Amino acid sequence: MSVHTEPAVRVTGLTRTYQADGEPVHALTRVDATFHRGTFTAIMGPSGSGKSTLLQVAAGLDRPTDGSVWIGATELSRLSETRLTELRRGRVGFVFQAFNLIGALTVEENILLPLRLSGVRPDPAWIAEIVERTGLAQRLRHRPSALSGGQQQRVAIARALVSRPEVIFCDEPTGALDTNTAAEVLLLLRGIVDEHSQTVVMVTHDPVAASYADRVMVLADGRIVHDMPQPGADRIAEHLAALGRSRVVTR
Ligand SMILES: Nc1ncnc2c1ncn2[C@@H]1O[C@H](COP(=O)(O)OP(=O)(O)OP(=O)(O)O)[C@@H](O)[C@H]1O
Repeated sequence: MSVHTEPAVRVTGLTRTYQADGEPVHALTRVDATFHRGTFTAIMGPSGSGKSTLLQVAAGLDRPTDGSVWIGATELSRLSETRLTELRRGRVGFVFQAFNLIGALTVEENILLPLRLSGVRPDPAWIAEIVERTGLAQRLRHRPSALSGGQQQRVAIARALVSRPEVIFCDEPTGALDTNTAAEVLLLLRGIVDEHSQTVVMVTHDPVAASYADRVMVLADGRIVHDMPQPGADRIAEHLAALGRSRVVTR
């Protein structure tokens, strides 16, 4: 398989079982999924369906009970903790609902942090492009606390982009934002997919947010139950409502 055509992320037979009070909790059961380069996927599903677990395991933040995760050509289970940490710093980006910026650092220092931790010299042209794209040029010397929620999330996206990762995982990136600010952040994610061929995998509860993606994957009880190309917000909402009804009936 050529380097250029292999998926950004692939998971096969992915199973994650937690133990809670001595009882197994099956958060993911034999999930197979492929995320191609330059695509934007939304992961949806009811609370507790395994969305965050899928993101955490696919990103190498947590190890699966069974199954495999590839980032590009690298299979994560073969990596030592040190190599896994290196992979998370350089080849994977993260954006969280709560921004997770470092308050004591300036915007610029936050953006450059992954490179500093990896000992990689910043490429000034790429940094300028990220700053321009995220609209943060006038904010670089400010602390995150001086920024609005939308601006803070744009800093988090800039930080995720800085190492040119193979994939950016976003967990509810618009969950703490108002509708207009959320739309700006989603357009930014859409733009980095379309113009920089970034790969984005985003967990969201919001059908409107999911409608910015190329594909919507719906989880229920740790399994993929729908995988839809560009379904549109109405159709996504219908599927989620039908899933809610069937879960009520079967319980
Ligand atoms: N550390 C843990 N220990 C035990 N059980 C866990 C742990 N983390 C998650 N779970 C369980 O695994 C299942 C999937 O959780 P997960 O957080 O992945 O769901 P989710 O779809 O992201 O939910 P939400 O939309 O509420 O964030 C749930 O039943 C949850 O209670």
